[in-house]
Amino acid sequence: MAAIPSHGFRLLTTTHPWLRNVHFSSSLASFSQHPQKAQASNLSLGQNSNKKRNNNNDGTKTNDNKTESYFPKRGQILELECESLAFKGKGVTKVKTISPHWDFVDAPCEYASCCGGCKTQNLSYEAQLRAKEQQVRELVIHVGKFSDKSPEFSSIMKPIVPCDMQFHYRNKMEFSFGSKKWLPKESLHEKLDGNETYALGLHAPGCFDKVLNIEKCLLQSEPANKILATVQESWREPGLGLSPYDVYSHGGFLKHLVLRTGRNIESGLPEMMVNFVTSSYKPELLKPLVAKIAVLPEVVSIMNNVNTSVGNTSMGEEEYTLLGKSTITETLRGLTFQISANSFFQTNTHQAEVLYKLIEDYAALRGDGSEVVLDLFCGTGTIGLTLAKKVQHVYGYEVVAQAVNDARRNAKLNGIDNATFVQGDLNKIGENFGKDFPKPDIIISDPNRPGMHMKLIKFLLKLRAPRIVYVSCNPATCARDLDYLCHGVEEQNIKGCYKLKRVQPVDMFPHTPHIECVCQLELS
Ligand SMILES: C[S@@+](CC[C@H](N)C(=O)[O-])C[C@H]1O[C@@H](n2cnc3c(N)ncnc32)[C@H](O)[C@@H]1O
Repeated sequence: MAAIPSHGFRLLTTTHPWLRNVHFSSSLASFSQHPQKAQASNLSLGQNSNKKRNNNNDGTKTNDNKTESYFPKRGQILELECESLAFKGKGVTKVKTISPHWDFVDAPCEYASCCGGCKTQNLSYEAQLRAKEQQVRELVIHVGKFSDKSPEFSSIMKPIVPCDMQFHYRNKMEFSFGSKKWLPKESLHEKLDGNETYALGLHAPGCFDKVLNIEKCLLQSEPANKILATVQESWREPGLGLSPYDVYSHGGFLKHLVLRTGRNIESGLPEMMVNFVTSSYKPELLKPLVAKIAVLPEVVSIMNNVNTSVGNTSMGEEEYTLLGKSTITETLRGLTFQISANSFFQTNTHQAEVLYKLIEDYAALRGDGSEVVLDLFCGTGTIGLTLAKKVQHVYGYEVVAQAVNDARRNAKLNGIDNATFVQGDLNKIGENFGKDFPKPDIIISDPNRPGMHMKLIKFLLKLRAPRIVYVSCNPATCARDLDYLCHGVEEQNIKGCYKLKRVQPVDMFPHTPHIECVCQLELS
């Protein structure tokens, strides 16, 4: 639920977490005491909805005081007046917020109510942090199967680390071009012709085929917003002959606009990479746009990824440099990194400093150059390289070839010669995996959202490295993997051999539901 206009009308959903008082406009709706009755009829009980709220069907009583909270419960049956029918025959009823939830704040972004990007901009930042911390705790208990009754539980669960930069923190944004502009309900009657239906922005939630047109995004840097505005000003000009890719006909040229913000190492000022993802290679079509963007002083790289598949990915099968360099630079923990268009790099550089410091603390290196680190899912090698100066050797594994090349180049760039990066799919490891590196003292594992494959879990349980630092962007799969590593895999008769020492949530992505966690495990 993105933005709730504090005094407006909106569709009723029974899972709304932060409506404090809902008032059903008098002729519209009320709550039934009798579930069967409510099921049998969709019609209104009539007036005085507040009074009817006295008898909730879960047996609880509420009074007539208009400031009384009301939270519909999952599975609760409500009797409401159906005002009209929406798509797929869903009934529409309206509720009005009398007083907003105490955690409600006005969302600063004009698109917050309909954009799929920031889902919680109208929840105070403190409340966002509380919710994230609570979510991690619940998952560790229920999915990870760690008892909150155990004496050490409270020392394992650490309070979330807030992000002190809550806007303009993203160094990478991926916008989509679309042939069907998403329109708010009140504008659906508007007749749009020709390229007026074109949009460049973010997908509206649940709409793979509709794009919400966006002129400015508060999560990305100011130079990135300047580039977005420049592209928006011109890409629809009929004379340019540019068309957005259509997800139904698979016609059209422009698929995505990916903007990455780095930093010039000498000046410390932002430097930008602009990446046009297109369905075919026609550089002459992009020329006018390239010329307009090139005059912006921060732009140091304009790339073209060509993706001929029908999928929605921004990674091209071919990549061309249209202007300047093919990488941008960024600094992290005192090292310099070169990042190419398709390489993973932490999207919040500012908070990545905090995250990496925590990872180093949890790795608890002796610092005498004797230890071996295995950096799984290493991306451009950032974590391993920031640890390299304290250890004997770092071995990094990563599936994206370009990221592995970046990692090797980054090692050289920083004068690090005790790091080896190998391209490989960690979901497909065979019997020979582990033969090319000595037994590690510390394993860093930083998988993407699906977490670790069972093959890798089994490998780690057999390898029995003294310490694992598990970095995760998905607390659900993280909790599952912690359970496997500590308690074993019952169905496969495999025993766990780790003890969970610490779970530290870190807010890398304010205003979004995403949560990062750093967990420390030690061989038990
Ligand atoms: C969350 S990122 C972490 C990157 C890096 N540790 C960092 O902090 O910048 C996950 C990385 O895992 C890589 N990856 C995803 N699936 C993989 C697989 N099956 N095998 C190896 N690497 C994979 C992705 O390409 C990505 O670089």
